[in-house]
Amino acid sequence: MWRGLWTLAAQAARGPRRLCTRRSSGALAPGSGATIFALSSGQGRCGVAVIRTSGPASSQALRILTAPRDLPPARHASLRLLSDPRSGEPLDRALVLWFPGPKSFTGEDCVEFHVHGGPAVVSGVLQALGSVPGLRPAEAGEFTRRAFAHGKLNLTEVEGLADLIHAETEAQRRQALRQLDGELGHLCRGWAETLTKALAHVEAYIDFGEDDNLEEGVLEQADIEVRALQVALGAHLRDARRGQRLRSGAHVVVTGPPNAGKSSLVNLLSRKPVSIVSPEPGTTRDVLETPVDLAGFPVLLSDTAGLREGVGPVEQEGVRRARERLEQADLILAMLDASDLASPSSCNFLATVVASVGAQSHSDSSQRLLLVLNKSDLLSTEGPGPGPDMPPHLLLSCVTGEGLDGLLEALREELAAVCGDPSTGPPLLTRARHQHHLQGCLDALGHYKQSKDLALAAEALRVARGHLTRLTGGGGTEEILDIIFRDFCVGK
Ligand SMILES: Nc1nc2c(ncn2[C@@H]2O[C@H](COP(=O)(O)OP(=O)(O)OP(=O)(O)O)[C@@H](O)[C@H]2O)c(=O)[nH]1
Ligand SMILES: [K+]
Ligand SMILES: [Mg+2]
Repeated sequence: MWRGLWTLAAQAARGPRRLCTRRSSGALAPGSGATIFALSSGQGRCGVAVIRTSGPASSQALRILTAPRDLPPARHASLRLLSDPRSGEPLDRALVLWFPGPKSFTGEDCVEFHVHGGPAVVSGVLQALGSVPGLRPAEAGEFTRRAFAHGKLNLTEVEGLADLIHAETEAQRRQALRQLDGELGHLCRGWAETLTKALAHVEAYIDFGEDDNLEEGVLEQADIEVRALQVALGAHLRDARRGQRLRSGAHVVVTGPPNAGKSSLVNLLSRKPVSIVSPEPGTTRDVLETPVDLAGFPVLLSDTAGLREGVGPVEQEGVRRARERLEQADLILAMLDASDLASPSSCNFLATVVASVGAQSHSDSSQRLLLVLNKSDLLSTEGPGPGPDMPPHLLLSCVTGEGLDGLLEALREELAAVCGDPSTGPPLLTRARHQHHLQGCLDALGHYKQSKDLALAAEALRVARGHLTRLTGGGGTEEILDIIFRDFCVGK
């Protein structure tokens, strides 16, 4: 009997209502029959530059530029003299690689020219390629778009590749590489298969419900599968903002009373003089934001005005902006002058900002806070230091640098919690688009549970599965593809 049901499952997977991973024909850019070429390595003087082509005229281009030589063996680097086909003038002695499709990055016939990286060589080879009939310069992202169109990459892998190219920190690179390796796509395909199976069970019941041949408990089986999927989706969605923070940077805000040394710390962490430091309290007024790589994580670090009441209107506006920015922080660096802990401004700061963030810090979605007591170099001479009822803290001196290593280690731990550690755990959702489709899937599963009518329940499962397939690119609309491929540079 189960064999019968599996045939049905297979039918449901193949059937006309399937929302499958078929590539939309719109995935190819207009005029995709053309052969494209571009410089694929970075612009400017370099040791070696890579120029590549993709499309049916690639072999012709290679023959023309290396005339009278034949095509080199596939996927082997060969040394060839490149000449301009119009004048016969030698351009460079280069390594050439011939990748006949479909075993190439784009799935089409491709050629790579590894030439010496001088600007004159590069422009000479590009001009020579432009003179070959059927060749035209590539648009931004066109190579990757062709790879997608030929099923070499799915949409989440394309996004991973874009992120890998733009990755500036180690953690970003790790996350992008995992996505390029297809982990998120793999997960979604597994979930989509689960839904296909559940759908087959429900449809079998609709078609053969009265039939004694049908195994008992078919609907219960579908319910169990849906429930498990709801749990998995919920867990991923709870994690959702972390992957996005890792992609675009976590917000770290330095706050504290005037003169605690906030600007000194911002300059120390960013290794450049972002903010003015002076002994005068109330120096910083505007929010000063700087992107930094903290312990491998991308961070937008904000310096803010010292928090105090009853000063002039300009500083009060600064304090208002500081509080506003504080609300957006993923991680708060709360700073006090260790030699001035008994002052009203220190006590007030501890009682308000530190206590209130500390109180909510047990829930998952809340802000995180690190309390830093600065100017530890003054402790022996000027103050008694932190008493026993001081909340957990780190000692630091921005002047001597003492305690900086400990602070960086604490920051690494906090940022791993804020952004998610890309080397472990399930693949993170890196874009709002991912979150949108997973939420859509979860909502549809909610409708499945609620519907009394089996036909509506089956439809809800189809909607849920549709969200998962759109996440990896099946039936992707042209606009979404345009947005994603726009992120690429020419030559990728
Ligand atoms: N001894 C000592 N002085 C420090 C340390 N860190 C900062 N200072 C001094 O403290 C004073 C205030 O430093 P800032 O970095 O301007 O402090 P701030 O918190 O940004 O001040 P406002 O912007 O005015 O709120 C300056 O004179 C710094 O040189 C430290 O670790 N030890
Ligand atoms: K100051
Ligand atoms: Mg300052």
